[in-house]
Amino acid sequence: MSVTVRVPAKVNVQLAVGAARPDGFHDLANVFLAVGLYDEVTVTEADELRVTCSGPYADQVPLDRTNLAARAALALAERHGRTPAVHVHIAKDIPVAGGMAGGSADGAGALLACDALWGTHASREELLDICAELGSDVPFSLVGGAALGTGRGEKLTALEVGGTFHWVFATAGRGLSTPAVFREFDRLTDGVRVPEPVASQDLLDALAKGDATALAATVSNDLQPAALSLFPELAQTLAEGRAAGALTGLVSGSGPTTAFLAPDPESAERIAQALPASGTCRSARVAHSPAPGATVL
Ligand SMILES: C[C@](O)(CO)[C@H](O)COP(=O)(O)OP(=O)(O)OC[C@H]1O[C@@H](n2ccc(N)nc2=O)[C@H](O)[C@@H]1O
Ligand SMILES: Nc1ncnc2c1ncn2[C@@H]1O[C@H](COP(=O)(O)OP(=O)(O)OP(=O)(O)O)[C@@H](O)[C@H]1O
Repeated sequence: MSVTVRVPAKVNVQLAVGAARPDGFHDLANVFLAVGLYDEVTVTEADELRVTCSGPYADQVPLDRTNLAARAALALAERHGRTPAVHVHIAKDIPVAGGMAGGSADGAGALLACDALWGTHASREELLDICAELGSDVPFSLVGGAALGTGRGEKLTALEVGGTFHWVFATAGRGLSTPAVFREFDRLTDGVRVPEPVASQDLLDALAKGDATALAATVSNDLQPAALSLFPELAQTLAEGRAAGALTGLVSGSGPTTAFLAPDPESAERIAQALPASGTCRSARVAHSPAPGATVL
């Protein structure tokens, strides 16, 4: 028997970052929006835990027990006193190390899939607890839609979204390591008083209204200067996307994927064609939001 779960990528429309905490993490006001780019995670009973991956980014995905999908299966099995004898296959369509929470999506997907395959019937609360242990972005991958993440991003409050937003995501020629980007944030803010992270009410209102122009005027990412410092060429991609008609462009999370908000679906298609033609990114994809969270197919 097999179970397949579909899980979305995310973009952070606001990422307010506080000072480093004693545990090394940063408190955030993290406004997550799930976007319709998906990985599919299929789990099948097997003799032992095994991970395989297919798709355009498969060669960049670790297949050992560091894979977040494997870690999710192990965590659920351990809590329920069973062996994690399962083959996890990831059909990967979310860019790897791109700031779109692809690994987190696979963690949430494998968790939900194993719960269904094994009939463990874990409560939503238990699933969210395991997600938070796996990583700061993983709880949001489970719930999808739009949410404000506080703490290190794992404490979620669902947000209202009043319309569809049209995005273009430009992938870069190499990845960026999330810890390295946070370290660069610390370096750039050394000696500066970093304010407490707070969600922008104007941004939440723009989301609730489904107003793309208002959202474009309020998006922000405190990790963007750090990502640009480590990857200066991204500034050209951002300029090209805006010149091609985007309402705004920003680095997605810790980057290096750049996200462009388009006024309508037709403009999104045009921007997605113009960006790779400009030679400032590897590829560009259109995706719409909000998207549902992890879903058993
Ligand atoms: C940049 C974002 O993607 C925005 O949503 C997330 O904050 C990162 O979430 P993630 O990849 O799930 O991160 P985790 O696996 O929890 O942490 C990886 C590393 O990122 C840094 N990290 C992450 C989250 C956070 N609030 N503060 C941090 O400083 C820490 O160095 C940590 O060791
Ligand atoms: N299932 C997985 N898919 C992709 N990468 C994984 C997976 N599990 C572990 N990894 C490791 O995690 C690293 C980061 O990958 P991921 O695609 O999640 O980055 P990201 O999108 O930048 O994450 P985030 O936006 O949550 O910070 C990869 O370089 C890889 O070594």
